[in-house]
Amino acid sequence: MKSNFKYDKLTPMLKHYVDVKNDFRDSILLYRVGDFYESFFDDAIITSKALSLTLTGKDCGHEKKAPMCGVPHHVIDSYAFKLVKQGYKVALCDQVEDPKEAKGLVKRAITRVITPGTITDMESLDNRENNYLLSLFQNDYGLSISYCDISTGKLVCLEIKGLSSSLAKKAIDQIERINPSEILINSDFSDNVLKRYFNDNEIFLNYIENPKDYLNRASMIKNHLGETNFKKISNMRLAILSLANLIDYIYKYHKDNLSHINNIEVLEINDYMQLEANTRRNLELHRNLNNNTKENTLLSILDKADTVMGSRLINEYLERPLIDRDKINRRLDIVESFLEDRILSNNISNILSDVYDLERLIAKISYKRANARDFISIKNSIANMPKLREILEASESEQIRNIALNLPDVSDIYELIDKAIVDDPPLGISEGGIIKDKYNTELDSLKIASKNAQSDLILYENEEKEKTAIKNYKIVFNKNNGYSIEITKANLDKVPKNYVRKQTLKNQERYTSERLEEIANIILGGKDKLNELEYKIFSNIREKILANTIKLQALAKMLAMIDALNTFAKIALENSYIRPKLRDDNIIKIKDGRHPVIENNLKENEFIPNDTDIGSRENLIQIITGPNMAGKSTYMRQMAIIIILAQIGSFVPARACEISICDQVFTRIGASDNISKGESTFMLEMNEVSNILKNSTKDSFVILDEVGRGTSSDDGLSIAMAIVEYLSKHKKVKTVFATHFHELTILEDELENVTNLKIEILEENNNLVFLRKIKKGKSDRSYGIEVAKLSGLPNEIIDNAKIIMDKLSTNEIFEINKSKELSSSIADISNQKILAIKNLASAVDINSLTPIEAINKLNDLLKKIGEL
Ligand SMILES: Nc1ncnc2c1ncn2[C@@H]1O[C@H](COP(=O)(O)OP(=O)(O)OP(=O)(O)O)[C@@H](O)[C@H]1O
Repeated sequence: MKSNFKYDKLTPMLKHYVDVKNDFRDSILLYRVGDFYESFFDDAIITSKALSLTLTGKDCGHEKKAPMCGVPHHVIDSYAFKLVKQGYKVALCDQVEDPKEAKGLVKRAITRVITPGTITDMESLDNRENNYLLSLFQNDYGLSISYCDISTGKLVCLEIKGLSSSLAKKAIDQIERINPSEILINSDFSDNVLKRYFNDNEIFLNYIENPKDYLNRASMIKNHLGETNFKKISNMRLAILSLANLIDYIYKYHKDNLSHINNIEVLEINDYMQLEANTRRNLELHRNLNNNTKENTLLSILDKADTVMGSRLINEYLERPLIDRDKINRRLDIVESFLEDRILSNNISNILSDVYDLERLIAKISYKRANARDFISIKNSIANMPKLREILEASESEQIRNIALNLPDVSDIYELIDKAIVDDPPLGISEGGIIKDKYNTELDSLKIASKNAQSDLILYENEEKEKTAIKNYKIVFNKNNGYSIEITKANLDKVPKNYVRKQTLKNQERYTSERLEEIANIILGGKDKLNELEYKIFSNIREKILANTIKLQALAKMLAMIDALNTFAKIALENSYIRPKLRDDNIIKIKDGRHPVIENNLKENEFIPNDTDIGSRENLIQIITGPNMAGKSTYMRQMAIIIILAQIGSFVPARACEISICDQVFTRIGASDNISKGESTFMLEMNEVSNILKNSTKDSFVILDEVGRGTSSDDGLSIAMAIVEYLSKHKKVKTVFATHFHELTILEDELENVTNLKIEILEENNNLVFLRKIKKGKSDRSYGIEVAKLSGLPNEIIDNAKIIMDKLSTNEIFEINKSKELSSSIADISNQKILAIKNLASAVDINSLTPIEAINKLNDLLKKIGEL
């Protein structure tokens, strides 16, 4: 399209547009013109389609107009977000000098490039989740990840060590935890596993040219984040490289002030429970397996925080369960104190529900996109801090009182905003109406002068009305023409000579006079001055608030912590959770444990609780048998979830619970195909099991659900047995193994640490009743056919299946019919059915039947014959 327009013939502005676009070819360029961001040429066509906006044209020096599409500047963030959601990068080219002072074309430059990871618009982002931009650096020496949520300022760095063969997998686990919206990766990375992962998952990727100059990279980090921050990572060479790419990308594309990004958190991944990506998915911690949303996940149970900051922290807790006993107990102590003091907990809840998203508000102030309403939100959020401090100080718990001691004092910020900003300011920041009276004397005198001029105007209007004797004489204001005297055509003969005509309208004429000009100049000039001064004062207040960034961020962090732990207390109360005790002998004992999500979907008392006792020498590996649908998977998942809940510092759904801290939880559940990755269901299953066997330790907890079912029964059973033997003899890791291979239960007698468990059912009048109770012992069979019957499979299939099963159990089907096709076996079965009908018919005693009974019997027989 652009090639149809010769560059030399373009107007200067469009030449500049094309020049800028050449530097940002991969982005949609939106170019500030007056109150609009405009796109031209091909970008205009894309923008108009993507945003359903009208495509117009602009004179461009050619006969034909250049395609043009515009977006009002005040809604640019939401439109840019829509484009980014559709996979585009958006470059904003702003006016970087005051148009009034510009000589020739107003100077413009790219101020922001918006991508999924750099969105900062509060309205567009999900406020209960972080929005991370992640940078991954990989070379022959290892791998590091740095990630940042620009909208809150959170910045984290980590290095992944270990065997090079396992690095990529560990990186993927971290990526899945962090759940970034965009990834930066050095363009010369060579890991095939990562390459495949990026290909298979729709990730917004940016390849970053690998800069060779290491020292330069390090000093760039120092420049942006300071010496103290740099010291935290000075001996982490790989982390420096991923962080440098991240910082470079952020600052290159965000010309704003980013003073809210001021702290590097160095994360040691081994300080947290290891939870692999597939385990997180299987346990449905953040997303469900059904439609990948938050619905029916553990997070949905926990995410009841009063503030969005609390929500994000709960998310983070769930991403990284703790393994440090003291840290876990510290969280649990606070939860317990809140739970014991209901008045305190309710008061905290009430206060916090009036707190806005301080983290994102501070960020917004830092990149200068906050308005006066945001200041009021900050003021209202901190208005209740003295009350919060007071109630925390009054607590009986020393830990809670310590929280009060550590709450930063932000009363000066409250006072500043309260003194300076009106309670209900406008959205805009350049049209005045923001600053309170008595805050600034210069502003006050300007306001008085402007008010006086307004009175002069009214006075002048009244005097002139009287003098001219024009009844409907009036002075009007209009944005383009300023103040004018409006006189209807019928009164034109009464217009004084000193009036100068300004404009002719259909029924009236507009005039001005020397005196009116004088007054108007004071009003309008005063208004401009007023607005300018208000803006200056507003900017000054913004700087003062910014100077308190660290204090406000510390407050936000503490409020998030109080909120998260108070939420745990509220959930514990509502759902009858109890405090888990921590022990260190590898044993886990749970009395009446429940699955928090499934229980939540059932009516009260419908969920059947079950006990757990695992980890002792004779009770390390548990083989669970029981019918389909009995509740085996639920039971195993509930154990893992209770462990995770305990280690994030939450109370747990049980009547009593003692946990030995687990370093890792592994799950091998379900048979999700992975054909696109070149792996069959069985291959995937074996890969996962082999990973568990390699990486689990005696402190881990392992769930294996029906391992071995992906191949023939003989192969599957043999593999399952060998796995249990290996776990029992070599790994000695707490394992629960649910299976339909009942032969596995013989291992209880052969291996000292294996125990059998079963889930009981009742068979009543040919129907199954699920009791959902776990007991010691083994189940005799799987009742698959009975469960299939419950699913509504046609009776014919169910009956046939029963007959086939009888034959299978005696091996008849193979022995009698070795030479026959399966279809003739089925024919055999039909013959048996005919025999059954014959038997039924011959059992009828005609003499004892009433006519009605005879008809019914005949009906039954005909029905059975019809089923043949
Ligand atoms: N303890 C329980 N109390 C009440 N309902 C339960 C309980 N456990 C399981 N259920 C219900 O039974 C359903 C089936 O449970 P689950 O998937 O755990 O069975 P399963 O034994 O693993 O079956 P399969 O062998 O077919 O995989 C669950 O979705 C849940 O609705």
